[in-house]
Amino acid sequence: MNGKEQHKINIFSNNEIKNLETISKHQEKLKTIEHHFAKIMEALGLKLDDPSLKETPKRVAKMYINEVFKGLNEENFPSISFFENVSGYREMVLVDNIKVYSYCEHHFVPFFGKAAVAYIPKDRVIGLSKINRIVQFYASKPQIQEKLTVEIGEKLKNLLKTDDIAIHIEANHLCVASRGVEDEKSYTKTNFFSGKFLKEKEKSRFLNSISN
Ligand SMILES: Nc1nc2c(ncn2[C@@H]2O[C@H](COP(=O)(O)OP(=O)(O)OP(=O)(O)O)[C@@H](O)[C@H]2O)c(=O)[nH]1
Ligand SMILES: [Zn+2]
Repeated sequence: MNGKEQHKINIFSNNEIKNLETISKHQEKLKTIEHHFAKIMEALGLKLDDPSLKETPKRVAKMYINEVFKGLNEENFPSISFFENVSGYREMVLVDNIKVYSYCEHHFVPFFGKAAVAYIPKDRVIGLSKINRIVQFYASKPQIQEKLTVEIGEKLKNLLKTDDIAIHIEANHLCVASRGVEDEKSYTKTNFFSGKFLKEKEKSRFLNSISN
């Protein structure tokens, strides 16, 4: 190995190389979306030289990758803090009214509403805001509401090391409201129950505790 090659190898650590690869993949995704969105706009007959539209393909690419679909990238999963359940709390912990903003995978328009998440702790409790962050992370991608509901439930089972989890989501779907059947008033409710919440008594206690 000559001195030049030696120098090349020593410039970056393995972690830095991984970061550079991630950045370049990120840039590539942005460019791909920008390119294809410009084609969609052209096909619609929009003029890309219009000053207000010129940057739109770039804006859409940034919005998809960095914002509304960031849940497609596992690296964006929030850091989670747990605490030992020192008080031996064995009742339901319920976080209600969590904002849900997601995208329908069939039409790529938003569905939005709220979630209620409950669990009965065993040895650990989770930082409350982390529940909101987990919901937000899984919401940030195109999908159907059923999948979102189950995904949050399964992840919490795993993180909290308990089966006793209940989730309720209710949402308005713009694909139902703004087009197609054009029904703005209807909304969709989905549930996930596991462990103790499969019993009718616990299920009702959860459903009766959440806000309307
Ligand atoms: N189960 C489920 N269906 C959804 C969700 N979001 C949207 N959909 C439905 O996905 C279906 C797609 O149906 P298609 O017949 O393929 O599409 P379409 O012709 O645009 O259907 P319309 O919306 O009825 O005009 C529609 O009935 C949507 O209402 C969701 O979260 N869960
Ligand atoms: Zn839809």
